[in-house]
Amino acid sequence: MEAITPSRMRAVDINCAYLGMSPLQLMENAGAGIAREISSQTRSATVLFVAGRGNNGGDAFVAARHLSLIPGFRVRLLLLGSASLIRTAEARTNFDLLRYSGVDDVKEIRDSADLRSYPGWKDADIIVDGVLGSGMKGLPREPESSAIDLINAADAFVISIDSPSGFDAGTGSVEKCVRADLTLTFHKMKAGLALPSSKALTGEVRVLGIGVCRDAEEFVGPGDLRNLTVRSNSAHKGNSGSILVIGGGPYSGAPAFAALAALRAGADLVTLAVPGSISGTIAGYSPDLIVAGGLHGDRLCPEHVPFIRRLISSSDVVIIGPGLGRDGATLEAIGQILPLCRKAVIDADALYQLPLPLPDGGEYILTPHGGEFFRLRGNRPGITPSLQEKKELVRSFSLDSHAVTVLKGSIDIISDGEETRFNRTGNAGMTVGGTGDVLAGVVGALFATNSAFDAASCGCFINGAAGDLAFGEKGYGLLASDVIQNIPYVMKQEW
Ligand SMILES: NC(=O)C1=CN([C@@H]2O[C@H](COP(=O)(O)OP(=O)(O)OC[C@H]3O[C@@H](n4cnc5c(N)ncnc54)[C@H](O)[C@@H]3O)[C@@H](O)[C@H]2O)[C@@H](O)CC1
Ligand SMILES: [K+]
Repeated sequence: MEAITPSRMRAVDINCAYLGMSPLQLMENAGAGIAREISSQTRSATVLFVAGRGNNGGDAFVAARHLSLIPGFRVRLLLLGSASLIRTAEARTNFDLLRYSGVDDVKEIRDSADLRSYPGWKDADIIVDGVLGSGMKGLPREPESSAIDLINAADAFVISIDSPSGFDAGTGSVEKCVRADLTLTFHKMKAGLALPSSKALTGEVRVLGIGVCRDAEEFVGPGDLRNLTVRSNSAHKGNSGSILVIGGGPYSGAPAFAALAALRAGADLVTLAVPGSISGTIAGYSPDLIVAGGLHGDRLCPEHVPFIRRLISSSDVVIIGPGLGRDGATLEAIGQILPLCRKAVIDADALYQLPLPLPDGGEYILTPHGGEFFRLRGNRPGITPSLQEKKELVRSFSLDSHAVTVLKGSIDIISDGEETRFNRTGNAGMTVGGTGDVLAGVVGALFATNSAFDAASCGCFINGAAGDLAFGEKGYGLLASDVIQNIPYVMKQEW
């Protein structure tokens, strides 16, 4: 059974909101699912809901309302703290609805003494634990800690919402935790809940669907950007990544686009290793660009490799390819450079005749468009493959190549050989030259502080969303430089 981590679940949650599902809908589905499970378990019972001030408690409010409508159930609810401290709007809305529902008594607990003296612990047949879910941070504090003890001390059948309170569903580690007889978790099994060692705490675990749209998980969204490692405010020069762009020759714009995009995506330092014939041109584009001298001639060739090796040793990520051209000497130099890289984004001309599989020592992200991809794979499919067929082609190619692959298109397909994700941001205005170089720059910048798969998948989302902002401003007149200008707005946006 496929399990999901809490951080991925939070990303899916945010992606649902981005696609138009409200947290209220998810909470309503969660709570209704709990009530359905309880009423399928027994025909009548006195049920005590113990609710925290977060959305785990919110689920309890919804479940209590639904269960109170089913004959045979006496429903009570304890809120740990005052209603004014309920954290989210969706939980607050559902708490307020309780006063119009048939829930027998709703009590706001002031403190742990108040909690202990509550008479409802004695006659509850079922206790529903909505104290803490995936939002728990650190060890349970009061009054949650006492609530966990009282739930465990009660003589009732204990049902935990999403995960037993006190349980870290990511790692399965516990200090103080509810011992549930049944755990009802949402959408997918949680990694920690599935561990055999967790059984004593979770009891039977059932997964309840809550109507999460498929694309919230299959497509990159703002929730995934939340999981990116971002610059810490104590960062100093170089923490957020020093990038080396190896490009240029016949073309000078491409490496500059990649370099400027990497800066706009948060890289600290970006150095360009370009042939001397265009280094002046590129340096003239922007004072933000550092152009390393020394590549004499008009194209990259093997004699430049010793100098480039020194530049690579002081870089976190190499972006190689933009504007290099396909001269034989250049392709030979590329073959000598790749094994020197710890992390490299390989784009454009560097994808031409790429030696596969790639060397084991490094981590690589390939960013081909359709033509480059099918040449890399060595054959063009007869008919245009469907999205699902392309997904499998990209996944298997990534596995064989020991690389993360981004197959760019109106829907980007990203895979590391195991996971695959789609991205639909971007628009037809982005067929203008240079947007591929911009993507390589964004992905390279993210790669300095994130995994290859996260850098590639989030890089596609950011690049496309920046292109969508540029399209909003300039329509089909948008240029790659407009996309670059919009990258920071996408990255700082609170979705
Ligand atoms: N797609 C989803 O992820 C959905 C999640 N839902 C529910 O939302 C829950 C997560 O909700 P939240 O993120 O609000 O967090 P929780 O409700 O899990 O816990 C956060 C609350 O507990 C308090 N708290 C945190 N750590 C504590 C500690 N160590 N000691 C004492 N109190 C502590 C916080 O102040 C906050 O009031 C999930 O477990 C699930 O039950 C549902 O609404 C359905 C949709
Ligand atoms: K819980």
